Amino acid sequence: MTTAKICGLSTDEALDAAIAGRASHVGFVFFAASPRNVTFDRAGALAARVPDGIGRVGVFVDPADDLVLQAARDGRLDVLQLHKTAPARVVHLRRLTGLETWAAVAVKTRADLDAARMFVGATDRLLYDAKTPEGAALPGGMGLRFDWTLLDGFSHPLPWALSGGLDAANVAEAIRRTGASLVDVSSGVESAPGAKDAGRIASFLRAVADA
Ligand SMILES: O=C(O)c1ccccc1N[C@@H]1O[C@H](COP(=O)(O)O)[C@@H](O)[C@H]1O
Repeated sequence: MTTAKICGLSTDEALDAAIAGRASHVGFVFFAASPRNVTFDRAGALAARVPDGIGRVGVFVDPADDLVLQAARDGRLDVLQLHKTAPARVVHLRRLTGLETWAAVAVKTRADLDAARMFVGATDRLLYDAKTPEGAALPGGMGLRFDWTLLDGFSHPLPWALSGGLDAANVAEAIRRTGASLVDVSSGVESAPGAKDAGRIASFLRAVADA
């Protein structure tokens, strides 16, 4: 069975849709340049609505220790999702917080997958995400997908999840094609950047459950 993370939540309505649709994880973004960025207070209010059994994931881009510590405390995080973060920093943040870590691997070509091996011993899970263009404001959350056939025959060195450009229309094919046991979506369940749509969240989670 494949489980799903709904990322970039900032409203009670969207969070409740993710919970009602049985998401395994919900994600809160702590990155100022993102339209999904949440304050510590907002993260705390959202975290208080999340029932036991659903993982709270904080999304960061090569973050400072202070940011991670306060987000982890106020957002009651279970997992740190780390983009553009070197393996040694991932190890450090895992030790600092005692939390599970997911290291993002930005993929455009098969050679990009080599980076996955650098995280062995450093992280608990890899998150394969589409590489965003050079100079883009965000390293993720842009609705871009990578060529899933790049994962064909790849020997995954760690547990992993798939993200990048997923939506209700393509997620069943993504799961069938890659064998992902965990999928992650942000833009694909929005009506505009940062504006989550409860109906799209419900459709996405139904598509994952039916896959
Ligand atoms: O969503 C963001 O704004 C974001 C900001 C900084 C780093 C990662 C971000 N999102 C992550 O990107 C992937 C894919 O998103 P999408 O479905 O293609 O929009 C996902 O893991 C988000 O957690």
